Amino acid sequence: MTREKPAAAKTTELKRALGKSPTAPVLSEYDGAIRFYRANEKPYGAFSNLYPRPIEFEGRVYPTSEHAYQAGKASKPVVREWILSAPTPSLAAMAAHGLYVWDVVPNWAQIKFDRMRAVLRAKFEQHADLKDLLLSTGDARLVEAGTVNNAVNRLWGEVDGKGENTLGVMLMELRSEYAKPKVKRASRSGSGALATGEKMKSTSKRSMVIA
Ligand SMILES: Nc1nc(O)c(N)c(N[C@@H]2O[C@H](COP(=O)(O)O)[C@@H](O)[C@H]2O)n1
Repeated sequence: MTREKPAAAKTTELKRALGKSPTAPVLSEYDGAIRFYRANEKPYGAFSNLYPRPIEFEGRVYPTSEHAYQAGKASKPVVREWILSAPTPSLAAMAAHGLYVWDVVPNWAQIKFDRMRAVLRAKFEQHADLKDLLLSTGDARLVEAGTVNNAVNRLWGEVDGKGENTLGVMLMELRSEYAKPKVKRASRSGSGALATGEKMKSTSKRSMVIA
């Protein structure tokens, strides 16, 4: 009996046959997912936190979203500056991974997810082209497809189809939010007020308008 190969294995096989790197971003013809990892891969490498775009976050400008995220890990300013002095985002991450527990802010394991969400929001709100790229992916599954099988890659992404893909999920959540039409509440006394004699059609006291 021949077994059907998992989609990730088929994609890797196809890329090898085409002479592409196994991490090359593709819109997989097998499962429709968009996989990214290396920041220099076009176009979806821009979804990596290592992609070089300055982010203003909590009153400071960082060269990448990885720097903005990792800066939150250090409990002491001097250690934070040491992390941020790394010449590349991957070295900043490596420096942060090497911290002693007493140099890490309390509850980092819990608070880091909210920080990542906030950093990603800043990245896509401050760069319209990146927001457009995110929206252009429609409802495709976004996956940070790690190359090395380790706990970090399986938490933030997937390796060979296995992992929590936390970064991919956060990006998809942000994309859904941006894709939704903005709903504003009509003010009671503002421009949404009814003209004299006009009848309110809706039974609801507060009507909604689509921006
Ligand atoms: N492109 C790329 N290269 C790596 O080596 C990576 N580890 C990642 N993933 C990102 O690394 C960050 C790890 O966060 P923690 O320090 O483990 O909390 C995170 O931003 C991943 O998205 N990407």
